[in-house]
Formats: sequence, C-alpha cells, structure tokens
Amino acid sequence: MDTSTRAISSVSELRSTRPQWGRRGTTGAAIAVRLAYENVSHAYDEVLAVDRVDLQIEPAEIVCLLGPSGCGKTTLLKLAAGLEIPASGRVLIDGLEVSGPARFVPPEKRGVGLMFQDFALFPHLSILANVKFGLAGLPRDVAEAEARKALQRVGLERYADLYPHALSGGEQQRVALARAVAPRPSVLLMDEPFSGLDSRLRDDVREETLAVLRETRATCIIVTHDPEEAMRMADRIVLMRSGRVVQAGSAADLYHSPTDLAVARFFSELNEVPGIVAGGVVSTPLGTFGRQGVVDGEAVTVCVRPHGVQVAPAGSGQVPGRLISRRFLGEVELLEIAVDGLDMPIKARARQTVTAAVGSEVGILIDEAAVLMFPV
Ligand SMILES: Nc1ncnc2c1ncn2[C@@H]1O[C@H](COP(=O)(O)OP(=O)(O)OP(=O)(O)O)[C@@H](O)[C@H]1O
Repeated sequence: MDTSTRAISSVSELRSTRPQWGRRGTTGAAIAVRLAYENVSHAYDEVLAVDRVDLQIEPAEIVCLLGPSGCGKTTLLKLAAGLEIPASGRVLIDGLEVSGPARFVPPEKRGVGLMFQDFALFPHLSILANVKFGLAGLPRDVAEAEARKALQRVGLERYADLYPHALSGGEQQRVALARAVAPRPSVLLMDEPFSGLDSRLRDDVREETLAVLRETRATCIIVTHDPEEAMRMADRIVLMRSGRVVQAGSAADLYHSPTDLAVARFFSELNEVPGIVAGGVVSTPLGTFGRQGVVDGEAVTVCVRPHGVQVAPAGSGQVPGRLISRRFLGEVELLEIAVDGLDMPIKARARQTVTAAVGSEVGILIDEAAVLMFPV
C-alpha cells in the first residue's frame, strides 16, 4: 500500500512522519474584490480604537497592517468581517456597502474569511471536520471534497481523522489555513497568523502561506507586529498609530522615506543625534550634513543607520571617536564608538574586518545615503 497517501490513524505513526506541503497552484481560487474603508471610526466605550481611516485594498492585493499594540489593527479587521459595527463611516466590498448607515451585511454573507493567531481549531472536531466547518452551505459530498482538497494543499490530508491536540503548532496553523481558504473567501483577514510559531518554523510556514494566498487570489489583510514579516509578505504595508493610518506604501517607500521618526524607528535600528541647521547645513557631533528644505535655526534629529557608519583609521574620517566594544555576529560585526558630545555610543555594523582594538582611537565616516532627518 502506498504509505504517502494512506490516512494516519495514530499519534505514534504521526510522530514518525514529517508532512510536506502539497503541490503549488492547487488552491481553489476566489473572485478578487476590492475592500474599502471610507472615513471609518470605531470606539469601545471611551477608547477610540479606529479614527477616520480611509483605506482601499485592491483585488488580490496583500496588505500588512503594522503598528504597536493597541493601535487598532484587530479592530480594523473586525470591522471588515462584520464582527464590529463602525461608529461612523462605511466599509465596502467591491463597491457594495457592507457596514454603514445604509446597510449592514452579516458576517456570514460577506465572503470574508478569518484566521486568528491561536488558530482557533475546535478541539472536539477532527481535522477534516474543522476544515469542513466553513463549508456547511455546500452539499455534503462537495464539502468533503473541498475540505480534502484544502488539506491536501497544506500537506495534511493524511491527518484528516486525527484531532487538533495530536498536531504540532505548525501543523495546526496549516489546518487553520486550510479551513480559512476552503470556502474560497474573496477577502481573507489574518490576525498575527504566525506569532504562535517559533522563528525557524515561522519562515517556512510564512513562505508557503504566501504561496497559498497568491493562489486563492483573495484580497488579504495580515496583521503583524513584525516589520520584517510585513516586508517579506506585503504588496503594501499600512502603518497605524493610535487608530490612524500613519503611512501606507511599499516596503521600500516606508524604509527609505518614512514620514516621521517613529516610522523610521519601526524599520531599522537608528543612531539618533541632535542637529542644528545653520547656513543651509545641519551641524551635529558626527559632522555636518547638507539637506534641502531645512530652515536656519531649526532643531532636527539626525538619524544614521548603523550600516552607514564606517570605522576608519585614527586621524581619518569625519570625526574622531574611540572604539568601546565589538561583537562578532557572523556576516557583520557590531561596533560601538564613543564620540565627544554624545551621551550614547554610536553603533556601526561593519561588513569588512575592522582591525582597531577595543579602547583605541578611530575615525568615523558617515554614508549620507544612510542618513534621515526629522524636525524635533
Ligand atoms: N472589546 C473591547 N472592549 C474595550 N476596548 C477594546 C476592545 N477591543 C479593543 N479595545 C481597545 O481598543 C484599542 C485598539 O485595540 P485593537 O485590539 O484593535 O489593537 P491592536 O493594534 O490589534 O492591538 P494588539 O496588537 O495588541 O492586538 C486598544 O486600546 C484596546 O484596548
């Protein structure tokens, strides 16, 4: 008997196998739709969770909602799913109002799928029954076939008769994904779908999940805390703060042209030094920097990414400093350099070998391409 397709019936047998994901391109596809928030606000008692959000997500686009805890990301998902009703504004799916003054379409009629961070599998239902759960509207044999197809795509068809407790976290996540895509939702909303997984497993699951999402052609919002995850997965990143959209754009837009210091901090470690504008240049303890559009007398925060700080021999470079620590991290070395006039040492990420010993004098060179400036 072919053991690669035979159902697994016991936990001990399960432990001796490691399921591969199914063949790419076999996920059932949805009809792609546009999801729009029009000036949407929502409050819980006194807390304004979402504040005048305007956002359009294009058909089959994958958007990552990024932002600190409590900024309103989950609430925005619930508003699209119909689990919360907006205090004002409208939510539209393909131009049709689903929440707003004119209409409220109940969650089950929206063609919206949800996937939560804890996977939320039903413990008393088999894996197959979990995946079939969202297919109740279909004839039984069709529902069964669709559920098995979704399980096959995530590589778990053989686990159909087991119960969730027998599966690892990564496998449960795959079942949750199968359950979410099986009804072919036009909009798929995922709340921190990878946060329960350890970091090595996460990379693998994330990449395969992304492939499945592309195949579904669903319009997706993925909520995450993790900027790197957003950069890896999103066509567009929407950064939120205090219920508002602060910036939306490609990963490159947000990284290279952040609208403010907080956005810049989200995407990379920064050396932040004070600067004063005089005579059209910005003077700092790290030297002077040219900048367009600054006003004489203005105080600015000059931010230098650590990869833009180069350590040179003593006597060269823009300013002198003293090497106070170095830490080997494999591909790069993390260096800390004390500079006169700064309370905190400057951090550098050096790709080339730096020969200076800890405690010795060095010079510092700054790559202007790694410099950002913001008014104080
Ligand atoms: N059911 C609720 N009742 C009262 N306040 C709530 C409720 N749900 C959320 N809030 C509050 O609304 C604000 C936004 O919460 P939300 O869960 O949308 O943020 P979030 O960005 O998803 O946060 P996290 O990343 O921690 O999940 C927070 O201040 C939160 O405490």
